[in-house]
Amino acid sequence: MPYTPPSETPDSNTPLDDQQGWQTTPYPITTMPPGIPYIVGNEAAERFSFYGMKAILTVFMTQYLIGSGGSVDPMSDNDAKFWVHTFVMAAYFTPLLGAFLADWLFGKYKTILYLSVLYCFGHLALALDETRMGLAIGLSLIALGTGAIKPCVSAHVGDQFGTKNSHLLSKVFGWFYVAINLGAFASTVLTPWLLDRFGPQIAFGVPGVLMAIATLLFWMGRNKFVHIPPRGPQVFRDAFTGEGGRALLRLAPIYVLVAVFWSLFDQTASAWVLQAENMDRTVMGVELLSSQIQAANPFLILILVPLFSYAVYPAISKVFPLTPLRKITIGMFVTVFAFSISALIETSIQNGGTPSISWQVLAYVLLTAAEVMVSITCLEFSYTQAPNSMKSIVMSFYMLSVSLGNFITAGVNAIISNADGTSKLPGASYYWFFTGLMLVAAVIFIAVAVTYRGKQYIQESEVEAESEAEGTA
Ligand SMILES: CN(CC(=O)O)C(=O)CN
Repeated sequence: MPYTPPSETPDSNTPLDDQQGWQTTPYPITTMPPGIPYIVGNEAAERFSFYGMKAILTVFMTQYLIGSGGSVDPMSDNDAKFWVHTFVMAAYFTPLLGAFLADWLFGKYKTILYLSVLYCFGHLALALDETRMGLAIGLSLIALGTGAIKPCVSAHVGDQFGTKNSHLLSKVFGWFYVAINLGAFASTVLTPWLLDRFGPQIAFGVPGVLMAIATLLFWMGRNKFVHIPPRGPQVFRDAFTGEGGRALLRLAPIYVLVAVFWSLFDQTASAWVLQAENMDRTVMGVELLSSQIQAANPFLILILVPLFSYAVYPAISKVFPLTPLRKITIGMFVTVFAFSISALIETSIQNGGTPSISWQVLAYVLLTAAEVMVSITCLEFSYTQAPNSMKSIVMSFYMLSVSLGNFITAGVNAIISNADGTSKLPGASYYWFFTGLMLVAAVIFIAVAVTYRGKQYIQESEVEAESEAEGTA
C-alpha cells in the first residue's frame, strides 16, 4: 500500500503505479515528504562507505598490498596516485550510465537499489582479497555502483517535492550536503585508524557494512517514496537534440575548466596524503595518521557552508554583485593559493624540514572555501540551467567534469613516471605544475564567464533569462 502521510491525506486522484502500487507523482502536501529521512540516511551511510574506503586507498596501495607470492608488494607513490585518480575518474564517469538507465529503463528507485547491491560486493572484494586482483574487482564494482547511483539519488530527492512543498527543497539539499560531509568526516577519521590498528580486512569491511545499511535503509523507504516512472527512448532525443543539447553545449566550456579544479581538489586523497607522511602530524600531543588529515575537508565544509551563505556572500555582494559564475571564478583563484601552500610545504620538506601539519590544514581551509564556491555553486548552476525534463542527465554531465579532472591527474602521473619509479616532476615542481595549470584555467574562465549567455529553467515554468551582460552568469 502507498504511504499516507498522517497529517494530510493525498488526493484520491494521485496516480499509482499499476504493478507496484507506488505513488508516481508528488504528494499534494505542504510538509516534508515522507521518503526524505530514508534518502538522507542512505546518503550519509553511502558517503561514509565511499570516503572511508577512499581515505585509506593510497596508504593501502603503498604499504599493504599483497603480491602474488603472498608477501607485501606495494605500489610506488606515482603508481598509487595514477590508480587512485583512475578510480575516481571511473566513479565520476558512470553517473552518465546511471542517469540514462534510470530515466530510460528502470526508474531511479530500481537503478539505485540494484547498483547498490553491486556496490556492496565491491566492498566485499576489497575486504576479502588484499591482492591486485581484489583491488581491481573491488574498485571496478564500487566505481560502477557509487557513480551510477549518484545523479539518481540527487534527482530522487527533487522528485519527492511538488508545488505545495517545493519551498522546502533548498532546506533538504542543505541537509543532504551536511549528511554527505558528516558521513565523510566520521569515516575519514575512523577508517585510517582501523587500517593502522586492525589491517585492511576490518578497515575495508566497516565501509562495506555501512553500504549494506545504506542499501537496507533505501529499500525500507520504498513504499514512502514518490517513484517517477522512466521516460523510455524519449530521453535520448531530449539529451542530444533541441533544448537539452543546446544547454549542454553552453555548459561544456564551464565543465572543462572546472575539471581542472577537480584535478587539484582530488589530490587531497593522494599527493596530500603522501606529503603528510613527511610532516609533523602531532596535534595536542596526539600523532594523527597521514590519511586522517583528509577529515579536515568535510569538517570544514560543515563550518564554511553556513559561514559563506550567511556572512561571506552577503558581505561580498555589498561591494561586488555575486553571480554564480563569479563565485566559481573566485573559487578557482583561491585554489591557486591553496596549491601554492602545498608547493611551499614540499620545498620545505625537500630542504630537510619537517613542517607542521597546520600548514596543510591552512591549505585545506583555502581549498574547502574554494570547494564551496566552485562545487556547490556549480551543482546549483547546473540544476537551474538544465531543462526540466533532463535535470539528472545534465547533473551527470557535470559529474563528468570530476571524471575529466581525475583523468588529467592520472594522465600527468603516468607521463611523469620514470621506469625506475622516480618522477620527471620531483618534489615541489609537481605542485607548482598543477598550481600553474589552475591559474591558466582560472584566467580562461573569466572570459567564459563574461561571454556566457544562460537560460534558466525553474520548476514547472520556463523563465527566459537570456542574460544581459552576465545575467544568470
Ligand atoms: C565532493 N563532495 C560531494 C560529494 O558528493 O561527495 C564533497 O562533499 C567533498 N567535501
